[in-house]
Amino acid sequence: MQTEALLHTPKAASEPILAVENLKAYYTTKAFGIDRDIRAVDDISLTIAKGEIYGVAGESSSGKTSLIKTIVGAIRPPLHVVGGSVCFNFEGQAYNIYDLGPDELQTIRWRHLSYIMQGSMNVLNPVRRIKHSFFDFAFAHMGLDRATFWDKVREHLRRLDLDPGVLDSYPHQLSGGMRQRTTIALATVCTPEFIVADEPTTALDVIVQRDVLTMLRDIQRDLGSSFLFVTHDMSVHATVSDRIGIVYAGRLVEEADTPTLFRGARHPYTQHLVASLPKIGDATRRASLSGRPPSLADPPAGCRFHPRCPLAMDICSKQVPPLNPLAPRHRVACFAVSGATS
Ligand SMILES: Nc1ncnc2c1ncn2[C@@H]1O[C@H](COP(=O)(O)OP(=O)(O)OP(=O)(O)O)[C@@H](O)[C@H]1O
Repeated sequence: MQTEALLHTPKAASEPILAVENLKAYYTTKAFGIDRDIRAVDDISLTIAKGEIYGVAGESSSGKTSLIKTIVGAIRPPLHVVGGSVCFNFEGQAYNIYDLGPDELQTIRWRHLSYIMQGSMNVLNPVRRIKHSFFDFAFAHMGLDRATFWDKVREHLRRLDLDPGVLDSYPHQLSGGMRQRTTIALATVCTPEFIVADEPTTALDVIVQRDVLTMLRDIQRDLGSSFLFVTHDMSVHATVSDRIGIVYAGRLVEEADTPTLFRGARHPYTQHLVASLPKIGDATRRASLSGRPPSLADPPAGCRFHPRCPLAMDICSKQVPPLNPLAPRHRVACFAVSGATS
């Protein structure tokens, strides 16, 4: 996918629908009788505005999935929240995710918040027609009589350019792309205000990927939903995300509107991610970063990127750089950019 042509104009900031503050979540595991913490989410703060598509990018094992599981409250041992808060604002009412009981969380998940998890197309029951999955998952939450429920389901499918005939199919009769689009239709049939999608296009080829991305943008436009969208693929972010947060080793290192991030990234890690994207007509070899991402069980002190950083200074191995605002809607955690005294 060619990124430059697809960059869109950022939306004006408005009241946040999600505020995450100083969130920390670790996996605590035992090895040889000793507890060890894998610091997958380490002091992350961000906000998402109503109607905004916020992308989270970062390489494999940087903590993207752990971050969104923690945000939607899908937390199972050994993952646990160590500190911080996650607050949604739905229809003028604040919901602090960690103050909600299981029933309240379940109600919020269907009425306001939808989570399209990695590999979610497998939620469709392989031995039942698709309509049964819609009925089992959505009927109880929509408060409609059966005839109105099926009218709404068919209307939603048509809105998303899916033939309602898909309801009579079994999952194995659909292509991977159709299964994924059907799953997204299922996840959004209750018209949630906030949708979390984890790598929804990763297993798909480029053409099908484009259909799914178009569908996600259509949902955002038609329903006005906000999105938290996770993928390691920067070209997908260029197509979909209004704003992007870059995660490195469990921490947010840079955040900016999509055009700013692609044209004016300031953190050396983001600059590397952007520079490594292929460009049509440019056959020069991309320089790779030296070293490997750190173990989150024993990350380096200070800035976690410093052992690989071309700009590393003495302070970088001693202090954690704060995520400082450089400009409105642009924050960077780097002493080389913001100055060592920040
Ligand atoms: N159940 C688990 N138990 C222990 N450690 C885990 C568990 N799940 C994930 N981790 C660790 O947490 C860290 C962050 O993983 P996470 O899956 O959140 O990263 P990611 O950026 O989403 O990766 P990917 O893009 O490969 O999905 C990694 O070090 C991973 O090994």
